[in-house]
Formats: sequence, C-alpha cells, structure tokens
Amino acid sequence: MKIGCIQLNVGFGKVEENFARAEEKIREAASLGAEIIVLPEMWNTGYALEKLPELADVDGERTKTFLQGLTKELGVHIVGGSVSTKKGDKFYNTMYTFDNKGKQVGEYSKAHLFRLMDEHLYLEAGDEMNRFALGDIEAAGVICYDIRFPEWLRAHALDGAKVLFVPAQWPTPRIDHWKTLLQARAIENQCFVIAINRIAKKIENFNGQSMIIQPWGEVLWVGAEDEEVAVIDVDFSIVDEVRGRIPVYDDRRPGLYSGVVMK
Ligand SMILES: NC(=O)CCC(=O)C(=O)O
Repeated sequence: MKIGCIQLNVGFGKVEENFARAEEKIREAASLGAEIIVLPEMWNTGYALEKLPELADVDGERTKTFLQGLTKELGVHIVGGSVSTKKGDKFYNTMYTFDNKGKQVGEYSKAHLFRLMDEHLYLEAGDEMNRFALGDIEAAGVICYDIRFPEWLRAHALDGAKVLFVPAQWPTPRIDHWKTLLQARAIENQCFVIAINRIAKKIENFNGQSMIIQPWGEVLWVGAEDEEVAVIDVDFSIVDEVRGRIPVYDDRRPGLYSGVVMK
C-alpha cells in the first residue's frame, strides 16, 4: 500500500491559502501513486486560536465537501489530518477520514487538549474513539498530544486497529519526544504508526520529521525538515506476524491493571 505523506507548510490563519495548498499537495501525492493520503493537524487555520470565531469550519462542512470531492475524484483514501471546527457554540480540533469511494468513515475531535499551546482556553475536548476501516485495513486516528496517553492508543489497538494515524503540529524543541513516543506506541501496540507533522518556516517552529514506524519498531521513513510530499510503500500484512512473535495481546492481565494502575 502506498502512503502519501503531506508535510504541509500551514499558513497562520490563512484558510484560503491552506485549502489551495492542501489540494495541490493531495493531487501531487495521488499522481505519484499514493493510495492513502495523510495531512497534518489543524491545517486549515494553524493555531490561530483567537481567530476561531471567524475562521473555524462550521460543522466541518467545507472540509467534508473538500475531502469527499477529492477522494471520489482521485480514488484515494484521505486521512484528513485535522481542522479547527465550530459545532454549536464550541470549537474543536477535528479529524475527518474519507475512503476511496468518497464515504466518510471517521470523525474525531482531539481528546487531550494541549495546555502549552493554549488549546484548553479555546477548544473543547472530544470524548469518542476514532476507529475506522480503509477498505480491509483496520485503522484508527488520534491527534498529536494524544500520543502522550498510551492507554488511549491502546484502547484503539484493543478495538482492532492495526494502523494508527497521527496528524500533528509538534514543535521542533520537543522533536525527540515525538520520535521516542511514536516508536514506543508502535512497539507496545505492535501496529504501524503513520504520523504526519507540519512545517512552518516563519514565526512558528515546526520542522516536520514525520514518521512511519513498523510494528516491530523499525523506522521506515522520516520526513524532511521542509515541506514535502513523500509516497512510501508499506506492507500492512506484517502486523499479524509481529503480533505472533511476542504475544503481548494474549499476555495482558487487564484485571490486574484495572484495580491498581488504571484508576
Ligand atoms: N499540537 C500538539 O498537541 C502539540 C503536542 C506537543 O508539542 C507535546 O509536546 O506533547
């Protein structure tokens, strides 16, 4: 399966520019043979949180129309990163996923809000899981800071996900955490992790280094430190073989954890 990874250079509050750029890069990835295309976090507005009342996508309608049109036309699955949305009188950081027939298969709002970037002051947290299938690929999606909560990703893996998609806006100063956490989440859940970070060259400090990690922990690909469209070949069939090698799922003792650790 060919994964189109789009490390988008997201303009701060520049919704029109960002939609145009995302479309250009999605078309480029599809023309290079991508079958699943993945975008980064909050690509419509960036972290222009104070401007959300003017800029957030109301009920995600624009994003859903955009993704549905492109998935249908190009015959590709799109894990649509995330966009800022307005639902009722509240704002969210929402991920939409469409399959290659133009059907919406996922909607998820970031469950853990990142205080260091003021998300808790402007956004509401979601409280639903994000499990979906892309054809016969059992997958799930979480957003950026969510990866610091292993129990949340484990819940998706226990529910059957073999691939975890992680759109992000992860800043350069903590890029070592990003790499280590993603690798740990892949190893402990024995699944693929496909994590796409953004680029920002001016005021903000995001330098890509998106990652695809295999279920045994091997790093299959690391993105450049600049805007990039990369198409990477992955073999999802190895997940079952890795899960057979060390039977972590069979060896779990949930009764033990629920009483002691998982308070
Ligand atoms: N956008 C985010 O959730 C950033 C998370 C982050 O930087 C972290 O260190 O965690």
